Amino acid sequence: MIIGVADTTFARANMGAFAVDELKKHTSARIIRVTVPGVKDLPVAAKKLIEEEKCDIVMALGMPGGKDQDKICAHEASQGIMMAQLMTNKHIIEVFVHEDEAKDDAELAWLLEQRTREHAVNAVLMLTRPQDMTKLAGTGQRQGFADAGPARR
Ligand SMILES: Cc1nc2c(=O)[nH]c(=O)nc-2n(C[C@H](O)[C@H](O)[C@H](O)CO)c1C
Repeated sequence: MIIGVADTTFARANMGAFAVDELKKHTSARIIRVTVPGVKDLPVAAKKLIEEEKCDIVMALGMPGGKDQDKICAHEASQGIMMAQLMTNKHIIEVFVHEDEAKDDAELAWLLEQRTREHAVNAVLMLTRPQDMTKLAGTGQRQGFADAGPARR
């Protein structure tokens, strides 16, 4: 089993390092990491990890900035990532932390790490224990900020 990790230099924290560190806690799978400039470079990076490096699943890690043009970039990158998933028939877990989700730098740093680590666990579960993901169905999981929890009547 091989897990791909693609991250960016645009992000304001080392998301790839968090992902690799967390993945290693949960799996002995081989990990291949690549870094690209920004989110729009992630789709082809992920596709190459799948097609050329034979990764079974990929984490695509990025931080869209807070400006309008950043949000457009993020939307385009997202569409590319979805297309790459459909072209390869493999999951690419998109881990985007929008810079303006956080109220300040400290919260941004925390969120970039926390969401990455929680999605790393998701990637391992999806690949190795999909039945454990099913146990979490409908539980209002969130990555980073607190879980929403199930809706109550
Ligand atoms: C405007 C812009 N915004 C972002 C962003 O918010 N987050 C990010 O990771 N990258 C951004 N980029 C860079 C592009 O994703 C890409 O790296 C360049 O267009 C080179 O292909 C650009 C150009």
